Formats: sequence, structure tokens, C-alpha cells
Amino acid sequence: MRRPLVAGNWKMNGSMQEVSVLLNALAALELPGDVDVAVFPGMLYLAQAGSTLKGIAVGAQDCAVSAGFGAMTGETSATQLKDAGCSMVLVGHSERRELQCESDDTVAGKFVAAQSAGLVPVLCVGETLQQREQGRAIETVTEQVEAVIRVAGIDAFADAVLAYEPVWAIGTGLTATPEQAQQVHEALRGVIACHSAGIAQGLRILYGGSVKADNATELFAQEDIDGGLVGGASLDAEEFGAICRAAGN
Ligand SMILES: O=C(CO)COP(=O)(O)O
Repeated sequence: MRRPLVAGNWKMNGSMQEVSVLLNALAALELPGDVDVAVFPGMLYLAQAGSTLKGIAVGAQDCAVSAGFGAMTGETSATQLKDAGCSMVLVGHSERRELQCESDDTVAGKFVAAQSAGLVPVLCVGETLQQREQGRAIETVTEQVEAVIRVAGIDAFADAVLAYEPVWAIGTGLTATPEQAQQVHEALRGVIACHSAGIAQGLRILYGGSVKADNATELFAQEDIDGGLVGGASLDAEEFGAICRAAGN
């Protein structure tokens, strides 16, 4: 059995004051013992999150393509994130693929950099509405995953997380139906299984895209959905707590 993971991606949200309030509310939550929980605040708040939260992992929303230190103005390396108390990092979120023009190669480089610094990468994949309407949803996410396997190797997925986030469902209030999501999750597990059945069996695949307390139970009940990557609803501690409970048994 795969242990569920519920992760909150705060994106570019929160002031110093708001983050303090949210962290304290999260620290006070009763969370289920059979679910892993993580939050991904903005870079400025990672150390504060690490010192306030116990039993909730802290991750960053991005890392530089090179680990270590060096002349890369404005970048933050996985090595620095690890040093600041992070254990995970998102790579390839669709907002970065789109707004920062991150290619599959860049995403693969970040995945490798994360692991080389001892962080667990959460590789995000997902199709646009146009790709879905053209019947190319599974082909799109397959290529996004294969691009990383080519660079990192399949064994790297023994210590990684995959997140399926259909671009058309992010921040739109539109959610993939549990059946639509399950179909893609099953296909993604199949892609990994073509390389290694054992790694596919153990790999956690999260669903993201307008996950809320009132749709989480149905989504998490699907066989190949092992938790969620939650955006907007993770900014409300009570709702995030309810989503975490929906992932428990
Ligand atoms: O992008 C997401 C999480 O990474 C999903 O965002 P929303 O839950 O706000 O749709």
C-alpha cells in the first residue's frame, strides 16, 4: 500500500503577517497519522515554516538547475533549500513551464539537481485544454515523464513523487472528474511500469487542480490517486486539514 501524501502549494501568496497566521493554524491542526503532509510556501518563508511546523514536511516551489553554490544571480539551489530545512521541491509546475518557459530538459535538470542535494522532487505534469480536446492528454504527460526518465534514469523514481495537474483545472474551479483523473494516473503508472514494475507500484502519484474539501474524498478513492497537490484550498488551514483527513483511512 502506498502511503497518501497531501501537499499544499502556496504559490506566490502570503505576506509575513499572513504566513505567520497560516503556519500557526497549521501547527495546531489534528492531522491523520496515516497520511504524509507537506507545504510549499514561498522561498522567503521556508525557514520559518520549518521551525514552526512539526510533522509537516516543508518543500520549495522550484530550484536552480544546478545544485551547490555559484554565480547564478537570483537562483536558489537545492543544496541551499536542503540547508534551510526543506525535504522536497516541486519541479515542472505548469505555471513555471508556461510563465518561465521551462522546457522538459530544464525540468529534468532540476529533478536531478534536487535528488543530488538530497531533496525529493515532486515532478508535475499535465496537459492543456487544447491538448485534451485533441485527444492528446495521455501522450502529453507520457512525454513529460519520459523526458525526465531519459535524463535521470528510472531508478530515480524510487525516491520521487509524480503529480498530475491538468492545466485546465488549475485555479479555474474546474476539476477533472475522478474517472478522468484515474485514467491518466493509471496511464502514468503504466509508463513507469514499462521501465520497472516495482518502482511503478511504490510511486505516489498526486492529483492537482481545484482540489477542495468537498471533492477530495472521491478523488482520493481512485486506485491510482495517492493524494493531492492543493493550490488555493491549501491557504485555508481548516480546509487543508479536511483535505488531509479525506486522504486517511
Ligand atoms: O497548481 C495547483 C497546485 O500545484 C493547483 O492549484 P488549485 O488547487 O488552486 O487549482
